[in-house]
Amino acid sequence: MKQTGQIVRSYGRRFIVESGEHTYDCTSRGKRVDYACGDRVDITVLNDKQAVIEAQQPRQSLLYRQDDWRTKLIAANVTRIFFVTAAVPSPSEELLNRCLLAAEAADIDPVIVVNKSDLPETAAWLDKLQPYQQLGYKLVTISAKQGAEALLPLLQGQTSVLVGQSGMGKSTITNALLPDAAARVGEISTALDAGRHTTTHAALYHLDADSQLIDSPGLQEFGLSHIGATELAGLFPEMRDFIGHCRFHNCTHRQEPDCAIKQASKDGHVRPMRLELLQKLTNRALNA
Ligand SMILES: Nc1nc2c(ncn2[C@@H]2O[C@H](COP(=O)(O)OP(=O)(O)OP(=O)(O)O)[C@@H](O)[C@H]2O)c(=O)[nH]1
Ligand SMILES: [Zn+2]
Repeated sequence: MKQTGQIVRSYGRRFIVESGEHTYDCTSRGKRVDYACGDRVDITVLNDKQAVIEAQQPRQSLLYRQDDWRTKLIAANVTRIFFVTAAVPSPSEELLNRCLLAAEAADIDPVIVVNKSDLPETAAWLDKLQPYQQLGYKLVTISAKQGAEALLPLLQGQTSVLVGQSGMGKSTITNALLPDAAARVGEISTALDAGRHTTTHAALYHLDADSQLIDSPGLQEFGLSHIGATELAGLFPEMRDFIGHCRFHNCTHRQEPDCAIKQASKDGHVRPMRLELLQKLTNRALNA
């Protein structure tokens, strides 16, 4: 029997697909693995519990990361990315930047969530994040241990994904928003990870009839090899006004003279660390 459904868990090769009132444990036709949590798929139902994924329906969006060796799909069809960060354990500002660039490239609205506001270290981290608010990025401060209601207005009507380094509180946020569903995550991950308390797979939950939330495994790095050198500068909002004003139309904003982006940085419109990140990424993209 052919049906359509949505992938609500992705274990790499095995997928859980929700279709109407049913959930099926699925493998894919031809061992295809390039499906992501959130994908809408056509399935053939084998029995009460099992089905085979035949094909994927067109995606509204795809968030992924890519390094020299592999591509990692994070989530499909999301409309909002929540980058979860906290002052403890040591947050990476570069990872935040890379995630914002990936969000811009995928045309998905990003939100920075500063969790663990109860910790005294948070104030200094918030100061460091102020420039991102000045760039226009939404920032919400919460203490997930006490609750995550402050996120609700931003989650409403969206398909959202939580991403971030391990230990920043993604699962705690999911628990706070969905106490019932979270108990289930615990069960599954205990069985698969022999009791480790870390998220190993993406999981989609229903917040209400039109809001969905995807929790994803912690990230250490965020490869952006899929973004071309010429596309990069346009993903930095503060650089957009200067694009097209360099002396060379194919300027890489590194060694070239009369570079409008480097000049903008000298004039204080672009922070040095953002220019350095652009140069580092462009360098990689050109040598790939
Ligand atoms: N002080 C404080 N600790 C928190 C808060 N939220 C989460 N934590 C703690 O931070 C640790 C990590 O939280 P998790 O929710 O497991 O983090 P995660 O981002 O899901 O981590 P991974 O599953 O490894 O990706 C746990 O010990 C939580 O109790 C908070 O608001 N305040
Ligand atoms: Zn330039």
